[in-house]
Amino acid sequence: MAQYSRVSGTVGLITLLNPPVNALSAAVRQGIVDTLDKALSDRKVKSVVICGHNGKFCGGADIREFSSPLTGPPLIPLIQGVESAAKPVVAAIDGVALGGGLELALGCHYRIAHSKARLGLPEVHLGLLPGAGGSQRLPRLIGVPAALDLITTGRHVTGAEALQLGLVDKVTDRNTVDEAVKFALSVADQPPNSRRVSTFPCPRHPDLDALFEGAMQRVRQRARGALAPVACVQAIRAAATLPYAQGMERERELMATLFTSGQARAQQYHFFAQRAVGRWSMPSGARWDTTKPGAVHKAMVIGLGTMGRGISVALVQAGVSVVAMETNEKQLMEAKQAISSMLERGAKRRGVAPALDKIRYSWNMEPAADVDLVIEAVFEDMALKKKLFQQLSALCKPGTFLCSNTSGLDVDQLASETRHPELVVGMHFFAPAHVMKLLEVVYGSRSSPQAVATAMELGKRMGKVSVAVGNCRGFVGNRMLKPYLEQAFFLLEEGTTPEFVDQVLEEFGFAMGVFRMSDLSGLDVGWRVRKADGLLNVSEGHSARIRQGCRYSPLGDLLCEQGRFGQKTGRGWYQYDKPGGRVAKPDPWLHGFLEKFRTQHGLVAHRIDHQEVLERCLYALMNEGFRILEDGIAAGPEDIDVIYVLGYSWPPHRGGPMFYAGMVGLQKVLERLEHYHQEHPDIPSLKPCNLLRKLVVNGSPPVHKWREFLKKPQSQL
Ligand SMILES: CCCCCCCC(=O)CC(=O)SCCNC(=O)CCNC(=O)[C@H](O)C(C)(C)COP(=O)(O)OP(=O)(O)OC[C@H]1O[C@@H](n2cnc3c(N)ncnc32)[C@H](O)[C@@H]1OP(=O)(O)O
Ligand SMILES: NC(=O)C1=CN([C@@H]2O[C@H](COP(=O)(O)OP(=O)(O)OC[C@H]3O[C@@H](n4cnc5c(N)ncnc54)[C@H](O)[C@@H]3O)[C@@H](O)[C@H]2O)C=CC1
Repeated sequence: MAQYSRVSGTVGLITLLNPPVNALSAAVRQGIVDTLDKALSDRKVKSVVICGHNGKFCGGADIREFSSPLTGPPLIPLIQGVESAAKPVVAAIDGVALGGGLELALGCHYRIAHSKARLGLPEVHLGLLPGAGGSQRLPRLIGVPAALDLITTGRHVTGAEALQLGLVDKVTDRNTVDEAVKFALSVADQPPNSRRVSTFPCPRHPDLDALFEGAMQRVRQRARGALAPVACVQAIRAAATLPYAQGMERERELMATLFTSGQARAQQYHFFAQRAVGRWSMPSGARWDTTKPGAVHKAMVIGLGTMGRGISVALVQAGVSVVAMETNEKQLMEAKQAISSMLERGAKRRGVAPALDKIRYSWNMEPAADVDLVIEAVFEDMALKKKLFQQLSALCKPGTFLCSNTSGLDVDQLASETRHPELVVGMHFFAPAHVMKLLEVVYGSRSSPQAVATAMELGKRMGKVSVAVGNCRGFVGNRMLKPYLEQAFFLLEEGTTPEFVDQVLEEFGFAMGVFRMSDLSGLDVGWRVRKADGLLNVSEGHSARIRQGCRYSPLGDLLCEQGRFGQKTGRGWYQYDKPGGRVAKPDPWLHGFLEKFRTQHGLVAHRIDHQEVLERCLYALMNEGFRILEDGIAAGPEDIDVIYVLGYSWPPHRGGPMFYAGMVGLQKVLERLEHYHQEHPDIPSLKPCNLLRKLVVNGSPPVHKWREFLKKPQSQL
């Protein structure tokens, strides 16, 4: 709804009221229509201010209403009504003005923003475009290049940046509504005719064709296969080339296509899934809303390699004092330099001073005695990590939380080395740790709810989406990755090439196919893990393609034996112009090697098509996801989907692997898995899991109902 009052004698004040973000629900839209009517018909009122309750202007359309038929006044004529009002209307922008909220502000004749307010048109992240005139008004107000940037990236700008862009008329550090009321008094006598953005000509640009061609190329590269960014560019092009009314018609057509697309549904599901994972629970019944996190003022990071550096930066940027520790002298010096420059770059981007005084460096473990939380990021070596946890347990003050950044080792084994296993949890970051938004918080069988709450909260402070998961080999993300990678290797053995597999996966929407990704992260990483798992030993008299009783592909190991570790050595599944080179080129050597391998093992290459690559890689991954749900390692499909979109570049417009399984149809996924498992009975990961069967038997319920079919989450250990 919206509240109305008259302030300062002649200003009609409309306050949007729909906590927590004053989203434009049917009731709010009706409230705006009614209160505007009141203000315009009140002869004492000379000008109008629109603001939001509780310091938040408006978070946009109410996304929850998108799945039901429209009720209440539609937004486009509502904004048109504001713009055509005969009295000046001022938007007082506090907190957020996003999506439909900013479109409403664009319909006002003046915009006053707090310098720290966040403004943006993030519809592209929901699979939509700014469909209430935003794609037509914004370019007219701030020019085509800036509008392309804001609308296709969906990024938020601060009030201060909005002023520079010409998006707002004035910025204040004081009470925004008071300032807006003063402003409204000052413009009360000025007719708003010349302030209607829809009547502005779109600023000219010397080479529109090149501008739009470049924009189209960028959005296609950034989000392969996503419809919304392309439609955003097309809508802005309409603003730049057509009269307003025709541009609005084009915006409407494009929006109608997007609105009913599966992609929009997937991205809106992803939006709510990101929020749902914050409401975590543990097998014991402990929950997010009944557990108080411990305070973390000071933390220690141990091991300053790739991960430790990023984690230190993320902590400092979250306002935590950090002691960064490393035993290797050269590494410590390099880390110090790298961390300082990351902090400086980050501070420059955010327009603040770098908090270099928040971090100090150490050779030894002694500072551990005085911190609230430790995160270790030393080599992935169980013996080394165990020793470290023993030392920490002896050194730290009572109550210090001990966290491991292990990518898959048993958190309970680490906890059992300490005197207080309840204080131990996994905090699994993703590289680069100061950039990637995902954090898996791994609870072991003895982790206390407070330890989990502390890690979850700390993740949030660092700007991450934290997902609580149970303890098993590889947790959620890496556990699902294993069958996916395995299928890709098997497909090579059976007749295809790395280029073809990658092409199929990239067309699906992954930023990188599985082989380019392996080359980037280094083939030796998986090799070391397989070695530690005893997978490199071939049993006497057995085929090299069977290990531990299952089908195994030794292809990755054979490449590593040749020193082909990927990009860093200039050779891997592809060839690069030099070690560290970035451009992957098909390698004739590798094709010859694959042929030799097949001959040696009596394999006859057959034609593998697009469908087989996609189904075998993705369905094997999804099948493992169902197993994870069945085992209670993830609480629900949303947890898995958030992990895959934010940590493994699963295309957001496909929702995540579990959502995608629902889109494809569970019956179909089951049938195809059965088919491939019949063809390859020696690959256990292709055997459809019981939960998938159970869901199909129960009529393939939609993804939000799957939890009803899950056992209460249980620790496996
Ligand atoms: C042919 C049809 C034509 C139709 C034309 C209409 C076109 C449009 O008008 C298009 C649109 O506006 S689409 C919506 C655009 N707005 C957004 O994307 C903003 C989404 N919200 C945010 O970014 C953050 O919540 C925000 C930055 C605002 C706040 O972040 P916080 O971290 O402070 O809080 P959250 O935990 O994210 O949110 C708090 C609770 O509010 C819920 N919520 C947020 N924005 C919402 C929104 N726009 N609609 C509905 N619910 C929303 C959010 O889910 C959370 O609720 P709980 O999960 O229950 O706690
Ligand atoms: N690299 C990645 O993408 C990811 C790695 N991880 C995990 O993070 C951990 C670290 O991985 P990276 O940073 O990639 O390794 P890294 O090899 O880049 O760095 C490890 C660092 O630990 C230091 N170190 C070893 N023993 C130490 C000790 N006793 N005390 C202090 N420092 C010690 C080493 O000198 C080295 O600088 C591993 O457990 C890994 O599995 C987790 C997520 C992603």
